[in-house]
Amino acid sequence: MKNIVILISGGGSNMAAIVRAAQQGDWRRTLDAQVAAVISNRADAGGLAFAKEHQIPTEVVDHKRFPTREAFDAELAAAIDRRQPSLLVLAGFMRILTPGFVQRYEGRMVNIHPSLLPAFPGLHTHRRAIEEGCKFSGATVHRVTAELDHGPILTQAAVPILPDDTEEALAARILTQEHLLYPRAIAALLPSL
Ligand SMILES: Nc1nc2c(c(=O)[nH]1)N[C@@H](CN(C=O)c1ccc(C(=O)N[C@@H](CCC(=O)O)C(=O)O)cc1)CN2
Ligand SMILES: NCC(=O)N[C@@H]1O[C@H](COP(=O)([O-])[O-])[C@@H](O)[C@H]1O
Repeated sequence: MKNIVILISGGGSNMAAIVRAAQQGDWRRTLDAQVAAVISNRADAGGLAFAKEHQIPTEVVDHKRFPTREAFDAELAAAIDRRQPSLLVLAGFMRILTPGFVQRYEGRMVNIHPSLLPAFPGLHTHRRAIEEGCKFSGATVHRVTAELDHGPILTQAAVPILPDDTEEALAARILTQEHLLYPRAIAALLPSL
């Protein structure tokens, strides 16, 4: 059985889309895979309640409890490795991971980013796309490397930016596409792991 561990920091809507796809698509039977745990760096992450309601083991590794990124990443890796993951999925996970952590999971760690990379790495992507007058933005699923939001791209979904679009309206439209894109990308990746 291939164990998928999902890292979240907030509402976890992408995690929820993956859990729903895994359950509705019977991934245990069809892909020999399961969501083994949801781990958050924040105790107040709304996604933790969803995971518990769907019988997914959860754990919190609070980054504020650690003096350095390295110390946090070491504790996070220990929590992850207890689940023996085949795939590590970042889903709204809002911490920059150290090179040592990235190397540990290289080739089996993916992220979804709310822009059409390489455009707009980092934060506040929707605001930046609107401010720069872009006609499109979207979402990218990519492998995670030490350089932030620069890993090899697995798939993307483009979303038009409308006249007078607001950051909130664009974010909502892109999030809808993320919820379709991410489970499909993970399902396509699993047989190769
Ligand atoms: N080494 C890597 N770490 C992470 C990657 C990556 O590609 N390489 N992807 C990000 C996800 N991400 C955008 O998709 C992202 C997450 C967080 C940040 C950031 O600036 N975080 C701040 C804290 C922000 C907060 O707590 O609200 C920080 O870590 O100091 C930028 C981009 C996940 N990690
Ligand atoms: N840099 C990472 C990042 O910005 N991720 C973004 O956080 C939003 C909330 O995700 P969630 O509802 O799955 O928690 C999503 O748009 C996701 O792409």
